[in-house]
Amino acid sequence: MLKNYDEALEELLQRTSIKQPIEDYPLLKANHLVLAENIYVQYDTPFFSNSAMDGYALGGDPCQCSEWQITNRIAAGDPLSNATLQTGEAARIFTGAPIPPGTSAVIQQENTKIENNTLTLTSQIKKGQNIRYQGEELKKGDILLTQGHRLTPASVALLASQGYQNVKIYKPLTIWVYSTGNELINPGQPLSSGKIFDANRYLLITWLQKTRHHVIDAGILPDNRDKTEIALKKAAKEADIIISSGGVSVGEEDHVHAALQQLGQLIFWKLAIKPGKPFAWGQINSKIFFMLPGNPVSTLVTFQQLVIPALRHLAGETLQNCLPKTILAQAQFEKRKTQARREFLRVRVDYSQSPAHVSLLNNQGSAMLATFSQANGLAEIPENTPVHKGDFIKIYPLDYSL
Ligand SMILES: Nc1nc2c(c(=O)[nH]1)N[C@H]1C(S)=C(S)[C@@H](COP(=O)(O)OP(=O)(O)OC[C@H]3O[C@@H](n4cnc5c(N)ncnc54)[C@H](O)[C@@H]3O)O[C@H]1N2
Ligand code: MOO
Repeated sequence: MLKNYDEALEELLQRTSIKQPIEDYPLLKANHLVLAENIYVQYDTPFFSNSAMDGYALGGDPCQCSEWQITNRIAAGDPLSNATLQTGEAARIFTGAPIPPGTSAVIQQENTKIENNTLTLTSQIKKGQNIRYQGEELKKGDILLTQGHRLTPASVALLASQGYQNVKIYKPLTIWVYSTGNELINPGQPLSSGKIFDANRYLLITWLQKTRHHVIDAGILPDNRDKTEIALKKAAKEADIIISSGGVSVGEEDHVHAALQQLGQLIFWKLAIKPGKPFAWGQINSKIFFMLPGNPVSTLVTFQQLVIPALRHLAGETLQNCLPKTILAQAQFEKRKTQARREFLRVRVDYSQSPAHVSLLNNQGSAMLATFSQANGLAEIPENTPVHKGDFIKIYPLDYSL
């Protein structure tokens, strides 16, 4: 019985969780890494009540006052003042500067008139206007960011704004990438009869290079059981994760499962998806081994749909964040022929339309890599379901991120 995609993904995520050691990283080097601790608000934010505008802090209720004497000047970076503004007194103030006690509102300078140091208003003002109050955004002791959050430039900036210099993160993964097959040679080598150039390793390595993980090009494994076992033993010692493509189908020259069964545990294989049916994964000691089908499109689809979510989980991200992102887009094509396996088709999504339009690309065969360079999404077509023009279909955007 073939396993369906949703069940397979759920099981994979349930059974792959973070085992990486925790390291202290300087904030400026921590982007894309995953927090290994909850981080708390250290300072009420804003730290102190301050002005949101260049203008004047007004003392006393502005409804009961019509003019103010300018008695003080406060710039950003000045210490907090102890002197209370009295009714009828104003302080010249700048954006970010601490408001003095007694301030009821700040009037922006465009809405004032000043004569002989006396200020009058040229527009209405409400109590509290243009004041950013201490603690109105964040309260000391609240959670700022949670364990399992993958840092982005915005979260790095947030940590910096709270004075954090270092953060505890999970050590990035060391990932070994193999291709398998006697037919494979590397680009640059002379092409001989029966050989083809390895594409899958180039796909996987360059994709993984977008991450902070440590990616090792482990080369090409021949279709040979002993050599496969020797290589996998070594990889399982040195890597956290092993990824291979090819050699997982049912042919006599497909040695990868057999080698894994000898060295560790094969967890599942054969999925009800097209392409990607012979996807399998397993473990050698505690090291996770993903075995992708060799057809380049099958490699790409199973990497995007299964391995990436699992890698995110293994890197420490929360389960919820690991699920692939989807959008609904409107089919601009008909597809009457249905399949018993769930299909992932290469499509072009036109986001300039609302709702987004999706067109089917030609040459969907699982050995046909060229279409992928035009595709910006994978359309999921459920089992035994035709597609009619105008139907809303589920798209997994393909942006080669991780
Ligand atoms: N009797 C059956 N045969 C096949 C089945 C099946 O169920 N019964 N499944 C087919 C499906 S579906 C797929 S997908 C492939 C996957 O097979 P393998 O993972 O064992 O992959 P290989 O046989 O090694 O290679 C398949 C195909 O892809 C080419 N290839 C492999 N690696 C690379 C690479 N690194 N770069 C470029 N191209 C690569 C390889 O030359 C083959 O043409 O099995 C079907 N067969
Ligand atoms: O399912 Mo295979 O992965 O068609 O090419």
